[in-house]
Amino acid sequence: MSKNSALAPRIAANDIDTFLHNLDEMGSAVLSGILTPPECRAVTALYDQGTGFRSHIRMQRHGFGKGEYKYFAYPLPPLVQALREMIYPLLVPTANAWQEHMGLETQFPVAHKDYLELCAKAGQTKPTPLLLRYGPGDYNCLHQDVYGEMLFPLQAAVLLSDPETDFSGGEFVLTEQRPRMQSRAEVVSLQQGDAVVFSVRNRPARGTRGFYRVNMRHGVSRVREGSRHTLGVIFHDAA
Ligand SMILES: O=C(O)CCC(=O)C(=O)O
Ligand SMILES: [Fe+2]
Repeated sequence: MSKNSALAPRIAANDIDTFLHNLDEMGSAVLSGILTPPECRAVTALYDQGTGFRSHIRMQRHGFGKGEYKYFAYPLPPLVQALREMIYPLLVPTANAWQEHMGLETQFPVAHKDYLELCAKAGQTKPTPLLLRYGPGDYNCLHQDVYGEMLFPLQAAVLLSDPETDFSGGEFVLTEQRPRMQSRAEVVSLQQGDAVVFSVRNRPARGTRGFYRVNMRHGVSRVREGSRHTLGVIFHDAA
């Protein structure tokens, strides 16, 4: 029931080899046109529904930035569930190669439901997909979405708002820190319905003597005008 047959061709319309190559080289890459504008508006509209969420976070109270977000409860809305199960297998080969290159033993199963079972065995049973809302002046501080030992090294965020008409500012930002080097920032430009896939915490980079670990963080620059909504899809569950 969570299989959304409309999603598969939209994912496949992207050049997947280039996408995976960019992900490996840069630690982030874009899948464009994953949701249609009506779907983006429908998912955005869920925010103001009273039900379907397990918690509501006001970022300022926690020092996370300014703005708010809500974690979905299980069962996830069908479209969110479908995105989570369909993007995951695309990323498993990269995730498994990264683990190997970083000398980590865990390998990830090809089906997302099998990975969630492993999370559950480790006590991570709470859903992590979330909806975020930013108004004028809001921003999201650089962070890493780690929710326990079980960590799938890649995650996705779908821009639900239209940068042409709904908001200005509010750029998705990634920083990467390499050993003994200064941090580098990358701004990812997205259209409504695009998904950015990026490294949650660490990724391997090839050096002259094998691989070394790059530490990545992501956030959102200040929204200048309007309102910006995103759908965050994290593949591990939370403790
Ligand atoms: O609003 C965004 O673009 C970033 C959201 C975020 O931090 C996430 O999805 O983990
Ligand atoms: Fe995040």
